[in-house]
Amino acid sequence: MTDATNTVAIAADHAGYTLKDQLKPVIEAHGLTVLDLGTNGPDRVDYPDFGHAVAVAIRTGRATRGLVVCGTGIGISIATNRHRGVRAALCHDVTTARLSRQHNDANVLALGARIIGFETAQDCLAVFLSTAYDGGRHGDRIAKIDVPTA
Ligand SMILES: O=C[C@H](O)[C@H](O)[C@H](O)COP(=O)(O)O
Repeated sequence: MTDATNTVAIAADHAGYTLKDQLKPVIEAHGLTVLDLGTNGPDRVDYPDFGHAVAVAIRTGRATRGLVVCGTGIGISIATNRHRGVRAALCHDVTTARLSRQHNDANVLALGARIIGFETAQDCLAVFLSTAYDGGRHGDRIAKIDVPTA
């Protein structure tokens, strides 16, 4: 049986699926399991469907981390962030990828395949997967992110 704590759910739209596939070895090199939720071809699809799929995988315990990719990373990160407890960080550089873990305890990395190249994407993902959350003063702030239900 797959260990959810070591599983990274990944998904992309048609603009991001090539980068998503190229990044699988980075996840596996960290000793983690890939849960690929598509898409897997160039046919046009809607990025919210794939952002939601990763968020649901995290919320239901099938994975603890995620990677989402679309053309800019914007649409799919917005959709992914609609889920309570899911914190998707759109990153274009290694520094923001590192800080998204240290300060924000981001559990999903969002990338824009039409914005950054493979080398930068690879570095962002490697840092995202290997950086721990700092805790401390950041905890109270993170607790305020999800809007309380009425
Ligand atoms: O935020 C949205 C993403 O960048 C999409 O990947 C993008 O809008 C897709 O555009 P198109 O349908 O022109 O390929």
